[in-house]
Amino acid sequence: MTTVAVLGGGIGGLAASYYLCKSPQVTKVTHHHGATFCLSVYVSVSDMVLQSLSLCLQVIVLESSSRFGGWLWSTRRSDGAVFEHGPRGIRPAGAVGHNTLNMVDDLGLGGDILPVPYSHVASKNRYVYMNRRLHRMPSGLSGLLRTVPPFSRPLLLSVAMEMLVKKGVEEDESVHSFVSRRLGKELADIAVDSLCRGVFAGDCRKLSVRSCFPVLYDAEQRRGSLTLGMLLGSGTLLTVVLFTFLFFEFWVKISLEDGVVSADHIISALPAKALVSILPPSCQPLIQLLQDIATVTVAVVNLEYEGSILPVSGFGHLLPSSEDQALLGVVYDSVPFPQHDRTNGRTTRLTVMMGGAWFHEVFGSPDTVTEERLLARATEAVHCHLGVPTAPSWSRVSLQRDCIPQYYPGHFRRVESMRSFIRENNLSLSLIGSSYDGVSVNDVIFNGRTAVEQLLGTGV
Ligand SMILES: Cc1cc2nc3c(=O)[nH]c(=O)nc-3n(C[C@H](O)[C@H](O)[C@H](O)COP(=O)(O)OP(=O)(O)OC[C@H]3O[C@@H](n4cnc5c(N)ncnc54)[C@H](O)[C@@H]3O)c2cc1C
Ligand SMILES: C=CC1=C(C)c2cc3[nH]c(cc4nc(cc5[nH]c(cc1n2)c(C)c5CCC(=O)O)C(CCC(=O)O)=C4C)c(C)c3C=C
Repeated sequence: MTTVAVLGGGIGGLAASYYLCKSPQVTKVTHHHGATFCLSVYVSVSDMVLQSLSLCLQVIVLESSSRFGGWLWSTRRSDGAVFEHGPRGIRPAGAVGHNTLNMVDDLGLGGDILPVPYSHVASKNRYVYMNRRLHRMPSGLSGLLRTVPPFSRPLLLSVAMEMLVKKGVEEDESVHSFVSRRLGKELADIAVDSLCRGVFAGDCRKLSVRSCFPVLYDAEQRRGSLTLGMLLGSGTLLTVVLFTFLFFEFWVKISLEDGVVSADHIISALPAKALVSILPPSCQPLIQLLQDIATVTVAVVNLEYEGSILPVSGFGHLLPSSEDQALLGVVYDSVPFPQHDRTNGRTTRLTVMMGGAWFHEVFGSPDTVTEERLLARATEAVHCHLGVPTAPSWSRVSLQRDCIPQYYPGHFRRVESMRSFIRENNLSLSLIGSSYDGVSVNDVIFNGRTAVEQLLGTGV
C-alpha cells in the first residue's frame, strides 16, 4: 500500500485529497485533526512513478487544529445569520474559476452556490473611499471617456498612452512601479494601491507584479503592452502540463503525538513557516527559502446593524493607503449575499478589515492589541465612511494572524529554487497552498490539482 500524507486541512489540503480520491487507486482516506507532528526520516530508495508503486493508495490528511477549512471559517447563528471571518467569494472566471466550480458540482454542492450575476449591483459597483468620500470606480465605455473623481483625467487617456510605453527590462518589479511606469502614478496610487489591499492586504510598493499579477506581467512581455494584451488576448494556449513525475521512493516518518505515520509521499498544504518548523535540519537551504516568505495579519470585524443602513449599494469599498493605513476596506456582505442575513427583521451585515502590511505600524503587536480597540476603530470607520451613527447590534472581532502571504519581487525565483532543491535531493514532497503560486481560493484549489496530477502522472 502506498501512502500519501497531505499536511494541512485548509482548502489546499482538502482539494488535494479530493483529487487524490478521484484516482481509482485510492482505497482508504483517513483524516486526523488536532494532530501536531514532525517529519523525521528521509531515505531515498528507488526511482519509480508513484502510480506503479502500488495498486492501492492510502491518503492521510493531517490537520493540527480542531477543525478543517483553514481560513475558510464562518459563524452560523441559530437565527440564520452567517458571518465570514475569511474569504467570502470566488471569481468564477478563467480556467482556475471553472475548475473550482467543477469540483463544487462534482461534490454535489452546486445547489449551495450563491451566485452573484454580472448584472448584480454588487458586481457592478466597487467603491474607493478617498478625500473623505465614497467614489464609484468608473466602469463601461462612458466611465473610461469621462473624468471621474478621484481621478484627474479620463482613464482612456492612460490606456491609450500605455501602448506607447516601452517594455520594461527588469526580471521583476513592484506592482506600483510597474503600473506607474505603464499607466501613470495616479492609477498606481489610487486604484492599484487599493486593489492590493483588497486582495493581499498588502503594500503595492513591496509586492511583486510578476507573482501577484502574472497576467499583467505576461501581457507586457508578450505584447509589449497591457492594452494590446487585453485587446488581442493573451496569445497563450493554456495547457495543463501532465507529465510523469519520476521520483525516488522516499520514506517519511511522521511523528504524531499519539504515534507514527509512515508515508511514501508528502503533499504539504501548510503555510511556508509551518512547514519550516517540521522539516529536518538536512533541508536547511529549503528552510531558508521558506522563511523568506513574509505574511501579514488582518483584523476582521463582522458587524450587524438593525435595518437597512447603507447609503450606497455595491460589494464594498476599499481605501488607498494614502487615505488611512489602518483601514483596508469594508465589505457590504448583505448586498451580494442577502440570503445570509438573519431571517426575521431587516438587518445589514458588514465586515471591516484592518491592518495587513500596516498592522504593526498602526496597532503594534497582535499579542497586545485589544478586541475593544479593533471594534471601536471598525465602528468609527462605518460611522465616518457610511454615515451610520448607530452602534451595531452584534459584532465579532477575529485576529487573523499571518493569514496572507506576501509575494515580494523575486518570489518566483525563490519558489523555483525550492522546487529545484526538492528535485535535486529526491525528496518526495510537493508544495501547495497559498504560500507559493497564488493566494485566491481558486489558485489554491487548482495548484492542489496540478500537484496531484504530477504525482500520479495522470489527469484527474
Ligand atoms: C480575511 C481573508 C479574506 C480573504 N478573502 C478571499 C476571497 O474573498 N476570495 C479568495 O479567493 N480568497 C480570499 N482569501 C484568501 C484565501 O482564503 C486563502 O489564501 C486560502 O484559504 C488559503 O488556503 P490554504 O489551504 O493554502 O491555507 P490555510 O487555509 O492556511 O490552511 C493551512 C492549514 O494547515 C493547518 N496547519 C498549520 N500548521 C500545521 C501543522 N504544523 N500541522 C498540521 N496542520 C497545520 C492550519 O491549521 C490550516 O488548517 C482571504 C483570506 C483571508 C485571511
Ligand atoms: C486578506 C486579504 C483580503 C482582504 C483584506 C480583502 C478585503 C476586501 N476585498 C474586497 C472586495 C473583493 N475581494 C475580492 C476577491 C478577493 N479578496 C481577497 C482577499 C482579501 N480581500 C482575495 C485573495 C480575493 C481573490 C482574488 C482573485 O484573484 O480571485 C473580490 C472579487 C474579485 C473581483 O471580482 O475583483 C472583491 C470584489 C473588499 C471590498 C474588501 C474590503 C475589506
